Amino acid sequence: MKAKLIAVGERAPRWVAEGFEEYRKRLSHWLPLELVEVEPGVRGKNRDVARATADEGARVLAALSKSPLVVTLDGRGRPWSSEQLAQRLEHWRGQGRDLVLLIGGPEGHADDVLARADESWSLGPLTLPHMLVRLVAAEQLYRAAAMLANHPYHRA
Ligand SMILES: C[S@@+](CC[C@H](N)C(=O)[O-])C[C@H]1O[C@@H](n2cnc3c(N)ncnc32)[C@H](O)[C@@H]1O
Repeated sequence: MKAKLIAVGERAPRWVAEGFEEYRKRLSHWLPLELVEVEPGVRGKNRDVARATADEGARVLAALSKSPLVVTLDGRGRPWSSEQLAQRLEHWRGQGRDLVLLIGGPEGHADDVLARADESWSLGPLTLPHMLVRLVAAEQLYRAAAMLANHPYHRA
């Protein structure tokens, strides 16, 4: 199984890019993870925020490979523990489909994206900045993959 993280938001600061790259590399022999950044919708004076979110959603859906398993990152999703995430990862691997994780824009995910999602993953009830979300998600995927490989990275 391959995984893709599609994130609304471009030009990650260096500390995010380096941190993400660190976990992407560590994950690579267990779960190849590709990052795809999607241009945010235009906001500002005389701009409709709903329209901007819908534009983001259209770009996200256009970036999906064929028939992947789609998981949104969303504060209203399921707050899996790291052990539960490892179980989900094992389950997703058994589906024989590629995995796509989605990070939304400033107002969250577009309705069309929510309608396409198979599952929704919450990192907890706090609203996190989207750049931090990609970093934490990559670390937690690495932790989950390490658990499944009986690697000693995770100590409960
Ligand atoms: C700044 S947040 C958007 C907040 C927006 N008001 C909402 O209700 O979703 C940008 C993106 O970061 C992700 N995100 C933020 N906090 C999260 C959390 N606690 N768990 C999972 N994803 C989160 C989501 O993908 C969200 O669409």
